[in-house]
Amino acid sequence: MAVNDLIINCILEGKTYENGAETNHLERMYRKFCENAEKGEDAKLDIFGKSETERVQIIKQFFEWIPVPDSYFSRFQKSPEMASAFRDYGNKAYMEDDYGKALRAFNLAVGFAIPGGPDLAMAYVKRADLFLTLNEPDLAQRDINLAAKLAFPKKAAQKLIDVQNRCVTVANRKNASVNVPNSKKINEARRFCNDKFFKLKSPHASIQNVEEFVDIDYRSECGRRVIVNRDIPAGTVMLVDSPYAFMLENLLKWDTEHCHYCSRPILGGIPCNSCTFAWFCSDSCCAKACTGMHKSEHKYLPYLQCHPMQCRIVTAARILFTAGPEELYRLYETKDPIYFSSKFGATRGFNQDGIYEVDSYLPIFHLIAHPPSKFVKDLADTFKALLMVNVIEQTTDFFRKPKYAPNCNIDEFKDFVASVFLRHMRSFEFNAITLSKLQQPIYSDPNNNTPSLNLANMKTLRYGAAVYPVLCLLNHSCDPNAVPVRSLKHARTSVVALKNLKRGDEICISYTPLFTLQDTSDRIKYLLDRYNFFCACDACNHCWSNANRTNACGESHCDKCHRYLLSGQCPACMERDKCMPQIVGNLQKQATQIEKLIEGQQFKEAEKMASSCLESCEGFSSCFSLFIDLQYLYKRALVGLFNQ
Ligand SMILES: C[S@@+](CC[C@H](N)C(=O)[O-])C[C@H]1O[C@@H](n2cnc3c(N)ncnc32)[C@H](O)[C@@H]1O
Repeated sequence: MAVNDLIINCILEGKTYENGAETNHLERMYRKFCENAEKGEDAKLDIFGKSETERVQIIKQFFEWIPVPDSYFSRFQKSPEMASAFRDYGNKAYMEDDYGKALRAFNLAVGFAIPGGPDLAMAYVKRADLFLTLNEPDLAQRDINLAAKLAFPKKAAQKLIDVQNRCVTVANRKNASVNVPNSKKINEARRFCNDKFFKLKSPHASIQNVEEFVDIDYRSECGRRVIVNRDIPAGTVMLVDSPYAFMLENLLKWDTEHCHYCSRPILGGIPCNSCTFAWFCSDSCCAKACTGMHKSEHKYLPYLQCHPMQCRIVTAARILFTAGPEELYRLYETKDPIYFSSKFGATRGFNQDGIYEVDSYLPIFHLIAHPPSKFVKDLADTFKALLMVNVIEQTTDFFRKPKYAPNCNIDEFKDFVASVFLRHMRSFEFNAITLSKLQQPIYSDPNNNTPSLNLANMKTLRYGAAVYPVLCLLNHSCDPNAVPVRSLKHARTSVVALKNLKRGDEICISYTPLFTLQDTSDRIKYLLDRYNFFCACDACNHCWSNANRTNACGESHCDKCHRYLLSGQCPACMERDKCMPQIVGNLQKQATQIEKLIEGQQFKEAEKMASSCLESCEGFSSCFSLFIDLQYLYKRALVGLFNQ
């Protein structure tokens, strides 16, 4: 296969370039590493249980850096040939009515075209044409404007005029069919979301991004935890957090569907001017990324594409670039006690003025990172940390004789950065929060002008992961009392109470599907393997599982003694459960109404009704099936509300 075909195949199909194509640079380095380790007579690769710095020192003796071949960097750079090849692919897919594939190919044609050149203008016009077929005149108009601003070939000017005329027709048709009262309702719902879910009402004096009724404390069994310092009703927003760093899962496979800066889903994005990997929803996101965290990624991403690098490695690199070499150097040189001394306890992440500052690096440095449990993984991670530091050195100016440290010993500083890198790779495993969205419609039928967006029933799709300064402090419970909900409009996540909380209660979310869906032993095993803790929440202590869920007849567990009740009355706590059948009947009726509201896309009304039902469930046994159903309805209402 010709090299260009191979590259196009790898980009379109998401395969790695190395599939049998040529010697893998990473493999060469691994081989060399093993040879060196064998040669060393006293080669003791005893890194298990050592600190990150010690591990880097031990491995370094056997690690030999082989400079990155130039060809790695040129493969995925902008090129008119690639842009035109993608345009041809797009045309072919368009003719075959495969609009999803056509859009991807035209996006890539835009991404690979040389900035300012005619290939870029032509790719934009092709994409505009496709958007018109998909009944998206606003996106088409944006592409037409971009093409007109660029060097669109004069001899093809008529084409641009034709597309523009079609755009006006489609836009008029679409405007005529817009349902005005409906859009008014949606705007109202958006304002409601803004005010209720994405603004703090009374911000905490020393912990940013949380309400004043939230505190951080520490317990030896579970580390730091977040608690409420007063009674809180179900439905209350307790914190609103933004990611410090995030990574798109398919970043190295040319994810053109999400903004690389704010992570929002996009249809007609604009590409980075310097590399082919990053895409943005707007000029402002592009500018912010290219002068900030993405500034140095242009160079090293092509290198990483050639190797099967995981999301957590690229995220660790992004955290380092977000913190910046100056901050890391200050840390390395002064061994700042705020970072290194408060290793345990509730003060981790707080600065010397006692403030938990969410934009600073400190909370992220202090995210929990359990010691490795498998030797081979530990070895591979340390190797990759050393490798990444060398890639960064060779491709960016991160380690270039820094202004802030004229006498810097670069080799030692590099080792320190490798150890911090290792720390973030591990902490990502225990702290990363999934980024997901409702599944987009697949463009297969252009005549179906309004794709049936039934928000109530759409599935979610995971597309990335992020680390958050405050959200990452929430511990797990299999019977959670709170749920994180994300708004793609704000790129922020709120945590909302699912139950009435009492003063001193810990805010817990679920790291795994609700306990009702899995058996206790499976949940415990998963949490131990995946997050390194033995779950001791109520649901695990009392072995709650799907098998002993109550049924619709109102059978339940007693709140006090957790005894299984067939009659709805506990022999030991008779008084307490007396009116259970009436309460159950009433709530059941309301649950049916909420379901109908959600199906009718009346999410605001559904949210109100569901939160008041959750509030009136005070004192219910947590494994009462109706309560779980109401929680589920409440979450569906929130998802619908935020996606309108
Ligand atoms: C996202 S962090 C939560 C914050 C963490 N407690 C800290 O101090 O930074 C996840 C880690 O917290 C601990 N953890 C979370 N939920 C727990 C639970 N129910 N029981 C014990 N440890 C828990 C585990 O060590 C887990 O790997």
